[in-house]
Amino acid sequence: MAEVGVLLLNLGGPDRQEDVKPFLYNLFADPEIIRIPFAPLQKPLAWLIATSRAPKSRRNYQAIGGGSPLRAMTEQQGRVLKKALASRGLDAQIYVGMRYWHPFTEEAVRQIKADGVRRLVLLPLYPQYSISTSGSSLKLLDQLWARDAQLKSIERIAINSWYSRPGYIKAMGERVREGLDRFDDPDRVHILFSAHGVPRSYVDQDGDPYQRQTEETVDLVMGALGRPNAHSLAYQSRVGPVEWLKPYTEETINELAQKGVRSLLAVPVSFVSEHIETLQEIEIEYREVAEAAGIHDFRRAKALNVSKTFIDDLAELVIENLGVYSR
Ligand SMILES: C=CC1=C(C)c2cc3[nH]c(cc4nc(cc5[nH]c(cc1n2)c(C)c5CCC(=O)O)C(CCC(=O)O)=C4C)c(C)c3C=C
Ligand SMILES: [Fe+2]
Ligand SMILES: [Fe+2]
Repeated sequence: MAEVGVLLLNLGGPDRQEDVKPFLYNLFADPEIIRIPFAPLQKPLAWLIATSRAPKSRRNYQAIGGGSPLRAMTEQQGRVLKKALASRGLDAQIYVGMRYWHPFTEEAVRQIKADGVRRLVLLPLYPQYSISTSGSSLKLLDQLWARDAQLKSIERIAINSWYSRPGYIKAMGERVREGLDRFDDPDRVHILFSAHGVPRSYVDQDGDPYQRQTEETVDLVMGALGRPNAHSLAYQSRVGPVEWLKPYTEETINELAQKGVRSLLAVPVSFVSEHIETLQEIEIEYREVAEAAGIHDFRRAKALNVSKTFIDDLAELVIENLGVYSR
């Protein structure tokens, strides 16, 4: 068994319709996702919010085949990453640890112990760091390590964010270029980067670097793209009554239509895999918004998935981090 492990961290998603409500409960029970000031109320409120959101969420998953493709895609990324590492001379075992659904992070960690891994790279599959995503997964791992003597002997190498890596930016640029070149007149297309939102208070009160890193990502991708297109950044997937990062994607689509934009390429930013936010929210909901506003040529750039440029860069990222920490 390999001495080096790489733990891919992601959010997880329901595999089937029956999983939607328990998945939502796990998500809302996490104080990094929803802050309930009085801790004993976190779980009962999580149950209430999950119960009220489940019907809408189930319909959305139904529209993309019944469940989330996130697990299958993350596992495929893991297999391709293993090969990319092997071709660079590193024999590493890849694990997938989801935060709110199977395979849970705790299950992955049990396997990591059983396999006798000595050095473990923690690699969040979120390019930009947010308290609500990478932060939550890394915090859970801290808690698991704190209470387990056997785990303490495994060297942990945590990667917080990797949005500014030239390989990732190049891979994003390739996806944008592929998307643009499907239009009749690529240079006249407006590029709308759509990032997952977070509540505004995460940034203003808690110092979440997510917004800054997302803005930087867009600047870097536009710089690497070398095309003359106009572009904007907006935030999608708002949940609940509080204010989230603005502008909201839906409002931006309407404003762009009013300004005369007729061809739009939506580019998902915070996700490296297809999942409900790309397949349902962008492809179905935002397409309808665009159509209704008069943008009839609405397309979407593919998520990175197993882009060779992207996976090769992840392999380099893992190797560089192992090198830095090797003694
Ligand atoms: C309510 C708070 C939420 C915050 C904050 C949040 C941040 C956040 N999420 C992602 C990526 C993903 N989110 C996914 C699903 C999902 N997220 C929320 C809520 C918050 N996310 C909900 C309620 C759900 C369930 C789906 C739904 O009902 O809309 C997923 C999984 C998608 C899948 O295919 O199953 C991902 C991935 C990021 C990147 C982020 C902040 C930066
Ligand atoms: Fe989310
Ligand atoms: Fe959503």
